[in-house]
Amino acid sequence: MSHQAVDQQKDPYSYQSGFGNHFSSEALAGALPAGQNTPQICPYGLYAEQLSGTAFTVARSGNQRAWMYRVRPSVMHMPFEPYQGNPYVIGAFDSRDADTTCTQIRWLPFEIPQDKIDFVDGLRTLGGAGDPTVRNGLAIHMFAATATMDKRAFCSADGDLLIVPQQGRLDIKTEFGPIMVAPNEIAVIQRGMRFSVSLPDGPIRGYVLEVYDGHFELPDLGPIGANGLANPRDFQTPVAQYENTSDHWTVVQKFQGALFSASQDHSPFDVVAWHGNYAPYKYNLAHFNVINSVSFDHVDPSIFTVLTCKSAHPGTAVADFVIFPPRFEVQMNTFRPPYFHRNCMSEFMGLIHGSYEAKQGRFLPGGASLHSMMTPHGPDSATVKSATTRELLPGRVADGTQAFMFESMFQLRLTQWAADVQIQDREYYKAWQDIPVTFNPDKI
Ligand SMILES: O=C(O)Cc1cc(O)ccc1O
Ligand SMILES: [Fe+2]
Repeated sequence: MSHQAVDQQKDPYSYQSGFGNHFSSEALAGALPAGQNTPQICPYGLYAEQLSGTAFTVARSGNQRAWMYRVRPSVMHMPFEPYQGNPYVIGAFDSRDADTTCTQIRWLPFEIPQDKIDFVDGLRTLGGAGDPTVRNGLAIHMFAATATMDKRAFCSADGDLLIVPQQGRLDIKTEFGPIMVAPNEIAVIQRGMRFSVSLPDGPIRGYVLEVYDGHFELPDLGPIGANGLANPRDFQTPVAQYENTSDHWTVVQKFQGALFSASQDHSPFDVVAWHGNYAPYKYNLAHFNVINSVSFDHVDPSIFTVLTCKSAHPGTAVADFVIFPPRFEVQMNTFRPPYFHRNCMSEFMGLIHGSYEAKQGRFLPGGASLHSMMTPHGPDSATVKSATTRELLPGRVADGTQAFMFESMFQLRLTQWAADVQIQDREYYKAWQDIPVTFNPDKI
């Protein structure tokens, strides 16, 4: 995958297409140095700065970095100080700050605050595993915000962020250019990239998966062949856009799970041109090319993997981002909903809109569920009853719906906030209590 193109478009929301490409973008023609990365003086008097997404020495096929040509190097800021504005962001999930339970958990929709709160202060860590200091594990956060980030930028030094908006668009200014992301789209903003979220539609709510090691990749397709699932050309990376200001900005950086802030007297979004393969992107889930059984039986949900962050164990992901998209279902003589299950992976689920095919009540848009490792789960009683009695005609499933799953090899611990929050549905266990016992030893 190597595509080289210089994009000088001026539309604030134009994008370069492709996954993992070596992109180039300049907001001023000629801002990218020709033939080298660090000339003695860069065009227009810009400063060259490399952002490394992998160790220098990672094999070429996996090496990720970007070169940015900026008005000021990003080091021109006051010292970082602990940031007191949001105590709900957690990074290490040892048993002191975390709550452990293996029961099935469901959260009703996370509340959107009434007061003015921006994306940084509206982040709430729900749970996770591991510790960013050893680059091992992940965190799941919710966000709910009512205010635009006012001259504030955020970035995580702990991992890559996969952002799933559920309500309201996020207008994300990044160092690489702006990304507008709506519900049913996702954005990935990798470790170290600064961004600032504005709210063009009013309040926003959504989910964030942060992986402490590796990067998201498209899953291998195996016997599916060369096409299908999320196709590379549907991923969109922004084009350079800069602001050259000398106003007061604050950069909030997540580091070792804690937040730090530094002030500076210029915009961090002063990158006039950049090139490289370490760049943020967005993807519209409606572009997912759905593949499934056209004969019988329920295919494992890995068939719906959009992106995967691989671990060192082949086939076992740090986290898969999986969706349950609208599609036809045609399988005959089959219990069609998600099957009953105990998994050696953890399953965190959220709902963007509609109603999930395995649950007929109380799993609602903006809510979530967690079925931990080896915790039994599956369709609720109402779904079981209809799936076992209905006539199996070919038909649509999940129209108007988009549920998703973060599936992880890690055992997840919840934060105190997630454990205490009033919206936990303490009656979730009742979802399965009316499943009829239909066993009859005399009738096969
Ligand atoms: O609803 C779930 O918990 C997720 C899920 C979906 C599916 O299609 C098969 C198994 C499974 O656990
Ligand atoms: Fe499952």
